[in-house]
Amino acid sequence: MGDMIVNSQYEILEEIGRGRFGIITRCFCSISSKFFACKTIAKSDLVDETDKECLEKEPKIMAILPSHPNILRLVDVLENDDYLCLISELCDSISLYDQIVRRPFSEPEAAVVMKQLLEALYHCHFHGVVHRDVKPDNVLFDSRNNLKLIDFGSAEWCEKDGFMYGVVGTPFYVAPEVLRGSEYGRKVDVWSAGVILYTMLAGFRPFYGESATDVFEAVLRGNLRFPTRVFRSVSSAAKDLIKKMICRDVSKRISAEQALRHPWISSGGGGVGGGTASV
Ligand SMILES: Nc1ncnc2c1ncn2[C@@H]1O[C@H](COP(=O)(O)OP(=O)(O)OP(=O)(O)O)[C@@H](O)[C@H]1O
Repeated sequence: MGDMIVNSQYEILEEIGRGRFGIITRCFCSISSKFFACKTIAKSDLVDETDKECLEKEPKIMAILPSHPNILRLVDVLENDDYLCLISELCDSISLYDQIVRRPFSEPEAAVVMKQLLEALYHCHFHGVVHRDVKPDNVLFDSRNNLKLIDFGSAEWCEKDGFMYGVVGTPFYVAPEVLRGSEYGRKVDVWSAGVILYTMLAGFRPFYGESATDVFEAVLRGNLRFPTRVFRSVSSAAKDLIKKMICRDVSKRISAEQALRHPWISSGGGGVGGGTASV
């Protein structure tokens, strides 16, 4: 496994996760005396061309994208004929996915998360990177509770106002323009972040269905509802931001930068109840 290639600088410790491409372990760096995460990928497992491409792209994008406190930092890449090891910052707090499963968030709690996620997305978009798979499973936290966006395996370069093609993403969080097979741009990440915001506050997702096809149909209909039972106690400012992020019309959907300036975010998810906020 990883210890076959991780040099004496890194001591491989226990397993902390499993991905499509490999096992994630905690590791200890003797030079810095710090703990990191190590993703070990057996090259023999990569038979599929798309998988290979996906895997090669992630470290490339991470290397070119300037570092940001809310984006998982790749610290080292080690490789031999058989294995590839990606050493990154360690996120040993409970993931956003597990937090949502536990209980819905209060508005101030959700705002703390959403602000950091939007900061990460604004940084990516500013530097011409679209993540394309923003979902709670890809949002982790370090021991100081700083949010870290992970998994740039589906990310793509996109010029300002440029467009891209290709169906990628995860059914519940994917933007309708991706499913329609039309050209799309950086605002696909804002849609996905909006779905995360809705899910954090409600405890369930805005678009769902029995099968992937049912979910896709629900996303394409894009009929956003705020059931009174749950949303009665949610401020109109929060709902306003959700509506502006989960907006089917891409030209009317706000950007990550505009979302960061939304009153619900700037007030920390409180104190702006009532009225319709504008950006
Ligand atoms: N830096 C990290 N610190 C702590 N845990 C991590 C870290 N990176 C990944 N993990 C854990 O390992 C799991 C899989 O990681 P990751 O999503 O990067 O793998 P992947 O091979 O891209 O798989 P997939 O495409 O299925 O998401 C994560 O859901 C998380 O629980």
